[in-house]
Amino acid sequence: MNDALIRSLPKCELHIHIEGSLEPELMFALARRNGIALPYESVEAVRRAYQFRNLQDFLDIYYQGMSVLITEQDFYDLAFAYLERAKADNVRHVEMFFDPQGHTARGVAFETVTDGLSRAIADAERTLGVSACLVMCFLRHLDEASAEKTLDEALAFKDRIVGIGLDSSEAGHPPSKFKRVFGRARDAGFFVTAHAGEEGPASYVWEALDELGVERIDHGNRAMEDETLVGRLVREKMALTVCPLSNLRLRVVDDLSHHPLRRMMDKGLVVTVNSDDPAYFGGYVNQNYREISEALALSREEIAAIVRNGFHASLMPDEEKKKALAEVDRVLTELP
Ligand code: HPA
Ligand SMILES: [Zn+2]
Repeated sequence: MNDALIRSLPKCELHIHIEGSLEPELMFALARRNGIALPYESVEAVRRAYQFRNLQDFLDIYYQGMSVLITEQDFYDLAFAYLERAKADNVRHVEMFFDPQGHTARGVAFETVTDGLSRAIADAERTLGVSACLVMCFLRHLDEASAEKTLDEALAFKDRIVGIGLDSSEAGHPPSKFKRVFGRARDAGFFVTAHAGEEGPASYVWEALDELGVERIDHGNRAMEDETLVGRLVREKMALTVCPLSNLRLRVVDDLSHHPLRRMMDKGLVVTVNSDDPAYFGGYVNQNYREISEALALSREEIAAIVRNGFHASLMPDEEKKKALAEVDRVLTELP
């Protein structure tokens, strides 16, 4: 019902793992280009395998999928294809996660990854008019020493990487495990964020705030189990990057009609809508907006409020934010 509005509004994407935008068609093309054998016989067989009971089920397939990414051009092709899709969804600004340890562990140089991604970002900025920046994530199932080593490598690319995040298997890997390396990242001037409260408990959200000093929370669904925490997040205007289709496919929610987004908004939380791993979860940004809006019967004003939250929570320059927010208002008044 609100399809035209969702399509017409300029948007931000603040929670996208670029490796999670690897569509099966590109996976096959890169496997062929690099002489890599895939354990699937066709694109359809790959898609059929995308049935997940939980986050770990997904991660096992996600790490296997990224094994086709070898050369600088592979990373370029991956990121540029995503940015073209973002453009088609009227996304103006992207904060793009990437997982260097998923590549360096396979013998791909850190520089190969960042060169390919940043070249695609520069080209997309020029040819598509989409701005994007890189947020490097530490894999939390690995130890802090590995994260420290990855941060050391990133320091040489400080001009291309704006932020640091934390992702992968949440349960059993609390944010506090990475307290020291996040302290160093903050001291070096990186923006910091962390996945918390996707599968892990509300206490992980507290830890992300108090021990990592994060400026955003990725997911944050389970913060809703702790009233005091919700109060703090509201008071601090801490943005949550919510990913509805990811939550559905990873069974964080059993049905989108039970998704906490509306309740989060009613509590005054600053929520944004994002795609997480769109090639695996069945939808890019607009699809996430469409499905959650329909499931929760979100009003035009609620949809616009989420879109505005995205711009406010982003690292865009203030002038650009102002222009985008003015455009949101214009679309709202012009669309019947
Ligand atoms: O949804 C996710 N959660 C945690 N780690 C991830 N890495 C890619 N996607 C995800
Ligand atoms: Zn994520």
